[in-house]
Amino acid sequence: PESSLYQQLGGEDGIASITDGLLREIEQDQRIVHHFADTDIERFRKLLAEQLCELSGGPCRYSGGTMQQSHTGFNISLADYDALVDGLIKVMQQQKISISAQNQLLALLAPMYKDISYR
Ligand code: HEM
Repeated sequence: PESSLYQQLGGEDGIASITDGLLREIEQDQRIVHHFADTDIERFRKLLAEQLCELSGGPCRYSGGTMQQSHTGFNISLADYDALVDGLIKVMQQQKISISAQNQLLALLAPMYKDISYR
């Protein structure tokens, strides 16, 4: 049988690596790093990993705030979103995630844009 998206992303370890890689990308991205100036990065890392795990069908439950609540006050634009997705794709490429799995994850994230943007 076809393996779940969670498995295709490398399970718990794979998702931890994707999350850490994305945090490194954000850190180096002058387009968006300013949004995270006051963020508790350890908390963000934990919650993002939980969310990616649950979203991809893994055995986790996301314990953070709603996407609307969590992004209020940041006035996030489509360009900001695209910048973050650029970083995510780069990291998934580096970790040899299949294109099909990359696209499945991006398709699950895309509908969240309306909740995070311009809050
Ligand atoms: C689909 C894309 C995104 C997902 C799945 C996502 C997910 C998350 C999660 C799980 C949290 C933690 C929530 C909590 O603290 O309870 C968070 C916080 C945050 N996100 Fe996003 N996010 C996305 C896009 C973005 C974008 C594009 C930006 C800006 C470039 C952004 C900026 C932030 C910031 C600054 C915080 C921390 C807020 C704080 O310090 O309290 N996010 N996000």
